[in-house]
Amino acid sequence: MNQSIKPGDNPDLTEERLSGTFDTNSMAAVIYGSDKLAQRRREISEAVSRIPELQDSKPCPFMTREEKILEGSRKSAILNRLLPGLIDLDSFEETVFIHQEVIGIEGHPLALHESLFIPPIATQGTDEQQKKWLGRAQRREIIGCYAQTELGHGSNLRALETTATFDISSQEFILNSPTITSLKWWPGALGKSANWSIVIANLIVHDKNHGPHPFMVQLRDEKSHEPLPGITVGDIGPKMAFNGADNGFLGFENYRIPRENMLMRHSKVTPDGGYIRPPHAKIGYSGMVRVRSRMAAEQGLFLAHALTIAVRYSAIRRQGYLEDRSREVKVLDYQTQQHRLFPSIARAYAFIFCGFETIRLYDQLLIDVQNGNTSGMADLHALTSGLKSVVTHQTGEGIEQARMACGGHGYSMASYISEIYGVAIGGCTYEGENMVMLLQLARYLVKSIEMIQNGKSKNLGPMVAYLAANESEIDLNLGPNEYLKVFQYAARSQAWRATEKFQKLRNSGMSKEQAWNQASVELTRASRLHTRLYIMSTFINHVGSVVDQKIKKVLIDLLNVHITYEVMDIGIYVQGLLSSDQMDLIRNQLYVSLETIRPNAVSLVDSFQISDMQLRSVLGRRDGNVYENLFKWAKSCPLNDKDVLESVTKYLKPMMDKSKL
Ligand SMILES: CCCCC/C=C\C/C=C\C/C=C\CCC(=O)SCCNC(=O)CCNC(=O)[C@H](O)C(C)(C)COP(=O)(O)OP(=O)(O)OC[C@H]1O[C@@H](n2cnc3c(N)ncnc32)[C@H](O)[C@@H]1OP(=O)(O)O
Ligand SMILES: Cc1cc2nc3c(=O)[nH]c(=O)nc-3n(C[C@H](O)[C@H](O)[C@H](O)COP(=O)(O)OP(=O)(O)OC[C@H]3O[C@@H](n4cnc5c(N)ncnc54)[C@H](O)[C@@H]3O)c2cc1C
Repeated sequence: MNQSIKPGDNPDLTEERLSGTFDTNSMAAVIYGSDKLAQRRREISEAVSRIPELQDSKPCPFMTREEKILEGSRKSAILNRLLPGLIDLDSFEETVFIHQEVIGIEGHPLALHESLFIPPIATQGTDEQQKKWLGRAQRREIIGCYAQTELGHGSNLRALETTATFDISSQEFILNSPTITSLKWWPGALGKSANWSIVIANLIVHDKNHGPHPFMVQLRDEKSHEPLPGITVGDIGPKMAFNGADNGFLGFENYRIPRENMLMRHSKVTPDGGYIRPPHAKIGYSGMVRVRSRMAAEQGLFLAHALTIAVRYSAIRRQGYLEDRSREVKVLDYQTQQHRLFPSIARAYAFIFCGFETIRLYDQLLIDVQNGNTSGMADLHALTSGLKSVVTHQTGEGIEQARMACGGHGYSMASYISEIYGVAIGGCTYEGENMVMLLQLARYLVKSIEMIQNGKSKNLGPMVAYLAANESEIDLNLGPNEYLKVFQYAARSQAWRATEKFQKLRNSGMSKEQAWNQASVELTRASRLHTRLYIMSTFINHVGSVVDQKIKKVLIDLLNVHITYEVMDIGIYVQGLLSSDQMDLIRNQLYVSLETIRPNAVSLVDSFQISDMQLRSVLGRRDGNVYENLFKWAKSCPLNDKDVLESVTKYLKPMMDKSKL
């Protein structure tokens, strides 16, 4: 049964919920990985809803930027006091969840503290460094951020300009921002809130540059919160979204920190100026891999937010007629609306399933690396680079479709979809610009193909083994595994096409860099197809492992939407494999699968169990009572506090009076 049904709900939504064929709590358990985790989310939402001081003081769209930051800080401080009674403090998931529930998605002063400040200390700090800072950070005696990107440099880490020069005589590093382009630019919470930061700077010892390394740097006085001498710091101004966060700039002028402030678990500088290399050259990048490994699930949930709004609204919005001329139909009954929304529901599920898988892979890698085994780093770097790029891009597309699916009201901030969109698409840029990350994966694919060309196919990892296969015919009787083969064909032929283009250019005498650039559009296409194949195969495996038969049935229906939509979407890459009859068959299977999933559409989005507080959308309310609440929302807009505004008395009225003469 659908657990969202309550008395007083919009009857159209109740009708949808009654038509669902499965238990939404059981589905939530599959989405979040276990009954216990799903249950914890419900318990935390429930507990938060009973605490008046944690409620929004007014709707976010009516707040100025300063009010958003104030509200985020107010709630962060209250939460810090209440957290021990509300969540398991050791659980990163519960910590992130409660902040999102209480403060929302627009950012807050501690948004980066948990995800980018604490993890590098915990994984790259020595035992003594952890003892010194981890407890303080966890208790939030200090607030931190992660300062890597500079005004002139983001994607290309090797070009960072900030320097940390070791001074043997004082046993200190001297930090400097030598140029305007070397100012740190973008770090979340840096602008006004953080008093400490992980700073990525070029390590210079005895005039030798050892490249970017992480340093623990105090920025502001712990009593007055004033910037310390030698530090220039401030907010970079309003952004497209995420304005509850104070992204900042930061400059150093001969700013000294003790030698012990370089995070030295892996690379070390000894008191006499010796440099000890890390076990893997890119180990300092592992904080980025950690965040990327979490982005698929995070983004899947952003998409889930937008779909919860659009699908619920589509079930109460009536417009136009089908057969019965006496009553307008729910817009959800239109095939175009279903085609706009249902493949995105499938993607949201697929992204979340993949996301929990990559989080698990990262956690395993972390254990391996702590035990000295870095062999899995390249694989996970390639996988998460592709995944963050494809998932953020498709999430943005899906959210925008959800907005349009809500017609005019989707454009109002009352839907909240534009904010969700603005926050989500930030992910196309942060943690590695998407094209740059696709090209990282492409390096891995090209290397894999070169292994095959050199007769070393047996050394290929399981994720790229398909590159060596030779599929040229597909059975017309298409099931999920045949669709997978179709996708493998597309990904394989594009990877070979791109690699051969690169190799041909090389053989023509072009430099490696120029040849790479000339082949790069084809290379990014190969990376996208490889990643979409991974998403599909993870989805298939995940559905295969579900035990509850009612849940499995609806997930198979959803999987059918996914595989048929995805294959239609890449039609151009499978022209050599599938006949036009086969393409027609797939197209028709897609339309059938849209109809099949239709009765479960509302229950599928209800299963994400995103509370009204977290959703912050008038259109997406659980109870479906949209119109009366839209009217209330509009009336509460500050512009309506007065009937006659100063804009009228001061300018428009005199203009009209003058025109009358
Ligand atoms: C649930 C609610 C949450 C709400 C969240 C909402 C909003 C979030 C809000 C805010 C955003 C949060 C965080 C954002 C934080 C940031 O953005 S931090 C800054 C991130 N910056 C980047 O990601 C920069 C991207 N650039 C790079 O990573 C590197 O420059 C590069 C592109 C990878 C190239 O590096 P470089 O040192 O030049 O590499 P080089 O060319 O020398 O060698 C490449 C080889 O190295 C391998 N490699 C690269 N990285 C790794 C790695 N991490 N692990 C393993 N290996 C790696 C690569 O594969 C190459 O190997 P080859 O064998 O040579 O091919
Ligand atoms: C919301 C948000 C939060 C952020 N938070 C943080 C933070 O907390 N800490 C932090 O340090 N940073 C943060 N950043 C910065 C972010 O990590 C960088 O903006 C990102 O890594 C991209 O770098 P860039 O801005 O230099 O883009 P650029 O590299 O300048 O990209 C511009 C264009 O150039 C292209 N391009 C660049 N290099 C190549 C190449 N080699 N091949 C082909 N094309 C290329 C890109 O594809 C893109 O189209 C944040 C950014 C945002 C938007």
